[in-house]
Amino acid sequence: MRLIPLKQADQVGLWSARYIVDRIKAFAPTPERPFVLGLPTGGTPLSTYRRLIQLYQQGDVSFANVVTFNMDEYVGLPAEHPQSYRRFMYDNFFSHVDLRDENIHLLDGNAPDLLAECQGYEEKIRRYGKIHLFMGGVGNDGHIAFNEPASSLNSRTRIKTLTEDTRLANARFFDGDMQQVPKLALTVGVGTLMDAEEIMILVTGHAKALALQAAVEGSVNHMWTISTLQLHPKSLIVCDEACTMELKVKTVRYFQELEAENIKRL
Ligand SMILES: N[C@@H]1[C@@H](O)[C@H](O)[C@@H](COP(=O)(O)O)O[C@@H]1O
Repeated sequence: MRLIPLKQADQVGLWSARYIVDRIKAFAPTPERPFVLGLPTGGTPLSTYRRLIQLYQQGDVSFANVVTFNMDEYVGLPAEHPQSYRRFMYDNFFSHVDLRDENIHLLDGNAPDLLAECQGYEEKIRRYGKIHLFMGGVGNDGHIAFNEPASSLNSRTRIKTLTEDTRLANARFFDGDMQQVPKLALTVGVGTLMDAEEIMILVTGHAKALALQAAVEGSVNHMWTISTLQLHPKSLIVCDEACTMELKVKTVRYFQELEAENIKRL
């Protein structure tokens, strides 16, 4: 695991956006061989999306040969609802770059057969071979996508019941009213995420301090599904200072020193 400890949340946005752009450019995608990018919603990735749009506008990157898969979606929220993850993605990213509509994949939380929707999503990912880079965030309780505590670490795309903690945390997007937050969601599984060639998780703010500690210093544990990253051959966490508060000083120093060495080698 690589941990990139930065000072401010906005630096996390810039660092992760540059990382994605570098990956896409190094891959040199074509229509026959697209770059497959996994994407999250939430407050944390907003600055990454803003930076990606800027880099696109400056001509640094094109998304024409990029295929996207979003990690999750609420069940039963109309697609055009301002808080549906589909709407979030179009408003904050897709509508501002040259991604092709047919290359965008989102789970449909209103599908008549939700089970078939989840199985079909896995099948679509398989048809592309794999996801090259999956970006994600983390919930305060350490959930990754919507894989709430005690999710199977081998889970695939499926329906999940959201915990009260998660609905409370997400109530801020629903006028502070937890009752408006759906109780169910469709989410890629921990296993689906682990199949990606590379995983990059963004963590910012004090509320995520315990989740970051579980991810970096804890043992692999289904109560903190983020900790599965430790089993991934290429996982990366980009974080700000506020969320490192529960880490040991020597852990943070260790990763800072490693990154200083990485920079020297560039
Ligand atoms: N399903 C999403 C997760 O993918 C996201 O990581 C988490 C944290 O969101 P935020 O970045 O707003 O803290 O929220 C939701 O639960």
